[in-house]
Amino acid sequence: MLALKNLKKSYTDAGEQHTILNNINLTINAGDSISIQGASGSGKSTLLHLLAALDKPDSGEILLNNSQQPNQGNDITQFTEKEADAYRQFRVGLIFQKFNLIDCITVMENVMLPAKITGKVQGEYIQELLDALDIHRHINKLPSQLSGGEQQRVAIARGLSHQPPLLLADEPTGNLDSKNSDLVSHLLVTTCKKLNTALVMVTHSQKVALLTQQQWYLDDGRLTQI
Ligand SMILES: Nc1ncnc2c1ncn2[C@@H]1O[C@H](COP(=O)(O)OP(=O)(O)OP(=O)(O)O)[C@@H](O)[C@H]1O
Repeated sequence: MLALKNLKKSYTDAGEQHTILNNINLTINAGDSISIQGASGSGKSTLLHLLAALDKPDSGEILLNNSQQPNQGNDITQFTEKEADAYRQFRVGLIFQKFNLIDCITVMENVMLPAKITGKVQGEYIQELLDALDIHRHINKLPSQLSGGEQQRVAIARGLSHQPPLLLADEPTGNLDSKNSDLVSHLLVTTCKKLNTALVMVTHSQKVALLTQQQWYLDDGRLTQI
């Protein structure tokens, strides 16, 4: 589905160049679940931003497999802003550590946002998602009326409401206590598996990482499978 080839990214700070990602190669197939660990500042969020076409690498390619033309890949690093917007809206779900829910609209309205934008409103599927994540009781509340664990489950439902083939999660359990972290990470992995959605999850937790099929570690710009 996505093939990362020789990705490089560096930042210049006080006139000095720092290489954050150095020749990253990774293949993400439909339904894969992948965790990425690494020390603070090792480049995990930078890598997710490249996968979401929110940022561009210095060099390298991220080839997006097109089911109509399986041997041809669109390089998302070359997308125009309009193409990147469409890619994010239709192909990607995003989950952030701090939930990023919109507080002036209800839980249901938050969940439905990506589905409405893409026109993929499938009632039965949404009900299944709300059931799987055990949030149907809260749909008419505002996000601020929920606990942290409940808010993160709403963020997962929002990330999946438009049935994206790829879900990118940046430390989705980073703000949760250990009981909620276990619950939410388990739900995240099992829900993606059920939907055949590929999951790429950045985490600091070895326990959470072990729930995914593939564990990768980012260190000194290099990505290694562990
Ligand atoms: N826009 C930017 N300009 C300059 N440096 C940046 C920029 N974005 C990130 N960096 C630097 O790149 C490095 C990697 O940042 P990144 O946020 O990807 O790390 P991370 O592994 O996700 O860290 P954490 O686990 O603390 O969230 C850091 O040293 C950071 O300061």
